Amino acid sequence: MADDQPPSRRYKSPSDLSRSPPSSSSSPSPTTRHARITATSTTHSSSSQPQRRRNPPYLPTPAELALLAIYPSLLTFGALFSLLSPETRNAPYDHARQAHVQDYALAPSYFARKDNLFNVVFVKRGWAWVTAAFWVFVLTHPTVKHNGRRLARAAVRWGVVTVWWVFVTQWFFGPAIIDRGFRWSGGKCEVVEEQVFGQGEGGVREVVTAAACRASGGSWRGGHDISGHVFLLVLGSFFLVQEVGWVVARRARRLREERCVVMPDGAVKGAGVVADRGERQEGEAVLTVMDALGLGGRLAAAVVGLCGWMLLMTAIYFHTWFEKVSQTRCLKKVSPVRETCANVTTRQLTGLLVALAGLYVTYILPRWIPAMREIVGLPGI
Ligand SMILES: CCCCC/C=C\C/C=C\C/C=C\C/C=C\CCCC(=O)SCCNC(=O)CCNC(=O)[C@H](O)C(C)(C)COP(=O)(O)O
Ligand SMILES: Nc1ncnc2c1ncn2[C@@H]1O[C@H](COP(=O)(O)O)[C@@H](OP(=O)(O)O)[C@H]1O
Repeated sequence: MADDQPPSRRYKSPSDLSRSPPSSSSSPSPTTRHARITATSTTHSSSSQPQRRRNPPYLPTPAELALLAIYPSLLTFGALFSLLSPETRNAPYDHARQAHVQDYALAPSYFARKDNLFNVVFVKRGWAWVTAAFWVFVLTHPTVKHNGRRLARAAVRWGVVTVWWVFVTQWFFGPAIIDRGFRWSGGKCEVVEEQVFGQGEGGVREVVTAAACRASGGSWRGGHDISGHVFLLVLGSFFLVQEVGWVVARRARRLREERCVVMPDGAVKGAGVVADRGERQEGEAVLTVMDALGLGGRLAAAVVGLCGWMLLMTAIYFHTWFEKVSQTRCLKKVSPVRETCANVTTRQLTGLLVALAGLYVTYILPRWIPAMREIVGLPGI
């Protein structure tokens, strides 16, 4: 992996290279030869070197972008599938439950049911699964477990994404951001509203969370409801991809691109330069990807795979762009369905964007803010 090479083979900045003494022999030293192969700067040390651009530190690398593109692709594919599949299109839809009719005989698929085992055991406990996979990985992987600094920084990153998950889905100095967003955008708990906002009788609290609304037998209607499923599945899976991916890619020497970081003096360098000498792994045998994953990495890969599958199921069967009964009315903009239609088109998108915001803060900001990098570090470094 180019961004964290052992010292003798690591990436060299243009200034490093230009400072290198000329080789005394006609054939270049291994170091020089390697530097020529891996240098990825906009400027360079020698006119014979290929000129490759650095990845901007404030943007994901091309490999990260390719992985991130899988999420909108899954959501789009799911929406199109739900529109084109005759079974799904013709299955009756229950607006109150924001799902297909849950009857075994009528639901278009086992995965269209909210009580499917994967939803109940995996997604509804999603953060516990992501957390477990992460800790098994960092506490068993030789690259991380023996390195206190790496372990501590990985724990801090887990803390940052966990706080974001808590804020968005559980609690944000009161109701979670999803619930607050719903109310800010004009949503309310219908049916119970008469009881809870009542006729000035007092004694009944205003319903401010979706869970409380459900518990009161009401239905959460009107505002914009960010998809908690999309949020959790994207945040959790990309968190694991970051934490496991960079470590494994480095151990298996698989990636040929670098994360770039902004140094305190403003210089932009390959991320390998911020690894302490003692942390670089000289002389390590290169492993296959399976060996480099280890038990923890395989568990994490399974969790990521399940997240992808459940994201697809959410896109196909739940609050899709074309919620069944209202489909034609959506297109014709028949009131009062029009409002619902606007909501269903954006719920998944906002779930995705809110997850990406947390991931950007955890993984990209530290690349260009050195003080933050000191605290949260970079996975695999
Ligand atoms: C050893 C060193 C540690 C250093 C740590 C550093 C900092 C930590 C700082 C803060 C941590 C903050 C809080 C910790 C809280 C929890 C810890 C996490 C443990 C768990 O994961 S237990 C929770 C299990 N529950 C879930 O996973 C629920 C997941 N479900 C949901 O979020 C929702 O149901 C939904 C979003 C999927 C869908 O919502 P609905 O549609 O059902 O409304
Ligand atoms: N892949 C999936 N499998 C089963 N149920 C799903 C699902 N995706 C979303 N749902 C259900 O759709 C509703 C809205 O989800 P969200 O807002 O999190 O995106 C939730 O219903 P309940 O709240 O009745 O459990 C949730 O359980």
